[in-house]
Amino acid sequence: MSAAMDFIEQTLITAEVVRVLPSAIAPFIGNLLAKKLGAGKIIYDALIPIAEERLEEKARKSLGQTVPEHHDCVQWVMECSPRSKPWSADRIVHELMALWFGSVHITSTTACFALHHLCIHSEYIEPLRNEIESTGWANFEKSGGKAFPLLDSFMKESARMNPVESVSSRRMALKPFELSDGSRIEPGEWICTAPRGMMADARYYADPLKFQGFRFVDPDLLDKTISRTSGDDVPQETPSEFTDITDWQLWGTGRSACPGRFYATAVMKTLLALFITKYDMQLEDPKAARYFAWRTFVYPFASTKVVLRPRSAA
Ligand code: HEM
Repeated sequence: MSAAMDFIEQTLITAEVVRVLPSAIAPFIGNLLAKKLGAGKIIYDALIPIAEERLEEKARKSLGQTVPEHHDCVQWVMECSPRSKPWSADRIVHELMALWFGSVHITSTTACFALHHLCIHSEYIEPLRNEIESTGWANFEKSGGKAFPLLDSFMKESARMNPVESVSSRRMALKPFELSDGSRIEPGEWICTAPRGMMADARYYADPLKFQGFRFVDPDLLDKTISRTSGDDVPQETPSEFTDITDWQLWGTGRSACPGRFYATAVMKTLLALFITKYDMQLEDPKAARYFAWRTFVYPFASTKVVLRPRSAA
């Protein structure tokens, strides 16, 4: 497990080094660095026998033999490989590692910012606790992670104020392409969107620099659920959910938009709801800088401490 955690940070460091190197030496240095840092190799060595065993089972199944059934991500990745040219064990493991990296770093950092916002805007804790405790975990599970609309909105507002990535929807034109405003993109040119700027734009969000945790909640539900004491006086005209892709760029665009967003949302809700219901929390030093920007990333400092006190001890 520690290799799995280290792999995330090591991949980020390696990627950032490789990005600033000339392309002639980048692959060489990248491989050297990855070998030296080592976490990737530990994961690879642990997963490769499993992937090889699964391929063997697949071959035996095609001969009519009975093989064990697996319901896990190794099997899922294997079954997603193209039928005409199935992936080797090596490719399956690399896909798994890419998925692990892509799913962990941004989900954990997005959840971390939401935790900071819970400490800074503690007036939201009570209505969120009421929502979670009156809904209950069984109903949350039954809803497939969709329940807790107040928490959903709080997470969305947190990610709007502190998106981990400043740009999104990176695309390279394969043929000449014209945007709706007439701008032309030539083959080989890259474009992207700018969520961080868009999320702070008054054309899209009323009073955009103000944190309003319940900004995205249906106003009718808000009226019924809590009295408006938290200062959420300018909700969006159209309520929306954290997983929506039509009103913001957090998850990217169109067919390539993040397929993991429903899972990420359910994980974040579970994690935050546990913190909210089990602890009283505060930032150890509310005035200290909480995050830093590096190129397009905005990351929380690992050194920012959140003090948690079990609720029963309060
Ligand atoms: C808060 C958490 C997350 C955020 C903000 C996020 C955001 C994104 C963004 C912006 C993209 C690029 C979309 C585009 O180019 O249009 C993407 C792609 C992707 N994400 Fe996520 N993601 C998150 C969590 C996850 C999780 C948990 C998983 C898997 C369990 C996942 C799997 C993927 C995959 C496989 C792609 C590539 C899709 C493709 O190229 O077709 N993501 N994500």
